[in-house]
Amino acid sequence: MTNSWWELQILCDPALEDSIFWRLEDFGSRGTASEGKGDLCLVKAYLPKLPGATLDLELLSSQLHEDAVCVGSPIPTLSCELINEEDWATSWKQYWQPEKIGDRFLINPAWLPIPAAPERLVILLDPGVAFGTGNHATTQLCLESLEKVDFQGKSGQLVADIGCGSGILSIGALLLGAKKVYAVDTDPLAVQSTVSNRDMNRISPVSLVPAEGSVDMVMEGLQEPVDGIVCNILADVIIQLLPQMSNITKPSSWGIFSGILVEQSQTVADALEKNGWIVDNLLKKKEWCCLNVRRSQS
Ligand SMILES: C[S@@+](CC[C@H](N)C(=O)[O-])C[C@H]1O[C@@H](n2cnc3c(N)ncnc32)[C@H](O)[C@@H]1O
Repeated sequence: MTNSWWELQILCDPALEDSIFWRLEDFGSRGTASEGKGDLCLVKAYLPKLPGATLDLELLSSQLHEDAVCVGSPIPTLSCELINEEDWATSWKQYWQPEKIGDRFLINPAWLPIPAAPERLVILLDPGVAFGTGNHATTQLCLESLEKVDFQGKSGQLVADIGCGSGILSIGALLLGAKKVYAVDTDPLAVQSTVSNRDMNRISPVSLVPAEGSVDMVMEGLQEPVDGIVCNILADVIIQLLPQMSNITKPSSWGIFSGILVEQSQTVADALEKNGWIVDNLLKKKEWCCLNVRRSQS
């Protein structure tokens, strides 16, 4: 059990915030927070201190340097200190407030009261150490895309959430009317987080089925193909998983693919087309985009 954490602090130009976020995710960060510091932005990231493991801060620092040079921004400064579990939990939680997403969702941190008569679908979340608080553009684009799915018109929909993180998208799909979601993540801590968020939102284990693994795990659990897939990972992982994801769908299935940088959208769209999908819509937020697609056989 982890009881101390590395806190990394990166002071940067706001234009670099998202690329730093993804570098940190890649580096093993379990939670990030950011705040304005005058004209600059202070990004904090938390990584568990694992026995015997060291942090390659030189590598991270040179990646941050390269990214800044690429976009002509000042070079960010990086510092690191060890903090205990309680400080980590408090540092992380103080940044996180209820947030409206799209037209229908309200993300409510689990430790804050729920509004008395919410007009929105409330997703209670304690992401723990998993990705998916709803405050990242890629997650928001997925929730906004899920709102467009006709869950009422075509009831009983089965959905696969590939890379479920905190389970936020699975819970969102179920609140909108999906019948059942198979949620998978290669990170066991993300699976634990999806289970606890499922229970906190009083969703039945029959409706939300989390498992450690990837598309192959969904395939193992399925009795029939899914009606829809939501996958917020990264462009290269989406491309790599596309043949398998296509294999678990029906000719009429829909897909929501996010975690794609705008400049990668054409490459992902081409890969989708090769795998029998048509891109219906492209949603953008900051430098991220999300592709709303359907099978071309429908
Ligand atoms: C960007 S997070 C998305 C979390 C959540 N779905 C959201 O939208 O906020 C991506 C998640 O995908 C998981 N992941 C990465 N590669 C994967 C793979 N090949 N198969 C399944 N999950 C993967 C990561 O562990 C991480 O939890």
